[in-house]
Amino acid sequence: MIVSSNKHNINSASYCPTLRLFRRNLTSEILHPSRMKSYSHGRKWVLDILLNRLRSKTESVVKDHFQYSMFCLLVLMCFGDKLGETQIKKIEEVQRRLLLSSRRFAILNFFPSIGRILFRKRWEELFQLRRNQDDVLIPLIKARRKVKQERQSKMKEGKENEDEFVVSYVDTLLDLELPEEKRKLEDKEMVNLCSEFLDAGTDTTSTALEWIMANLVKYPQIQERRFVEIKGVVGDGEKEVKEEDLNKIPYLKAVVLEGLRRHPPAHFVLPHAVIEDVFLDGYLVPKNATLNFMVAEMGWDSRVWEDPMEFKPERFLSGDDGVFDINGSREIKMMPFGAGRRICPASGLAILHLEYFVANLVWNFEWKVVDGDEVDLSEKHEFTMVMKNPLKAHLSPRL
Ligand code: HEM
Repeated sequence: MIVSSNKHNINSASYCPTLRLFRRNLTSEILHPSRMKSYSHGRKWVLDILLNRLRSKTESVVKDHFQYSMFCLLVLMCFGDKLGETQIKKIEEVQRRLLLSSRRFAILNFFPSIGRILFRKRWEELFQLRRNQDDVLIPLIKARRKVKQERQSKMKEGKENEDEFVVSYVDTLLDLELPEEKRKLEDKEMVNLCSEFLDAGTDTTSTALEWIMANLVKYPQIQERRFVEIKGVVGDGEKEVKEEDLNKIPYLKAVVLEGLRRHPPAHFVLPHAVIEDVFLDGYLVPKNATLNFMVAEMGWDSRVWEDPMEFKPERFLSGDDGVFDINGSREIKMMPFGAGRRICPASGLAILHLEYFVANLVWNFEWKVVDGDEVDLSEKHEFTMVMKNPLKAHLSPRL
């Protein structure tokens, strides 16, 4: 079946005709494995922020801490600097207000001309939110442009060491040239792309992290097995499970995959369109029909998965060659990141983040259910499928 571009959406950059160029830029310049390594220092910085927040209370609702940490990490990758809390909160506020209103603004996609009159107030509200966003993000883009110019002149003088510089997402956007129009991106266009980057990566990853930790609280024996496995790899007294250690902990990867199967943050992918008539099982799927996939149900299919509603990470330890095909290149048994050419471009980054944070959270704390409470795995639909009753845990430092 030929499934193509995502449907147009007023809040996304996907209506841009040069989307493909943007996607290639993202995957080859920022999400390429060699580049991802250069953000290790950022991950450690964010881990310290998260651990400090968790240390300050023994019993904690962790959702906000997870969300904030994932946001800090993406802000760093996007704008290249370790910004202070006040500035990060400002960015978070403008982003969240737009994100939370996105459903109310969806109607503006329809009847654009008459809608300008019918929904005048709503349009004004949207423009105001976009102006607020520009006011916060454009200065950061401008600052990055200045850093780039200064670096270029230093390099000309032979004073700058190329190896020490960590490229941010904005740096790559400053270099892009639109092939058709033969021009660089305007600041507002870069705001769109940065916004997509921040929104697409924050709640998805923090929601997955919360679901995984919830299962580790609910099933202490799984948590203990993880801890013992990490102990066999990380030296005594070592505070951090380092990125290079993650591959030596197979049960860790299995827990993350099981979390994504049982609780995919997105129960559907972005709406796609069929670009030509297709017959499927005798049914006609007409050209331009909107198409989606029931991501969660695929991972819960009892014809494919034994005891699908149980949390059993071991099922991922017995793969043919030990590597589960999460991107569905050989077969599709689950697709938390989508599949095919519009698959989430950051699946590798997301899995790295999940493994790194889950490992370090278990290494640093014993996570227990709060007395008189129980872990409730009911779901609620927000931007992602979140825990209806957010995870609250009792944390005892292990080190
Ligand atoms: C556990 C974490 C994540 C999950 C479950 C997830 C899942 C998804 C899904 C289901 C899609 C739609 C695919 C489709 O329409 O076929 C998507 C798209 C996307 N994701 Fe992710 N994602 C995650 C993390 C991230 C991160 C960390 C980033 C960025 C740094 C990111 C950036 C994107 C972008 C830019 C798109 C749109 C791609 C396009 O339109 O071509 N995602 N993601």
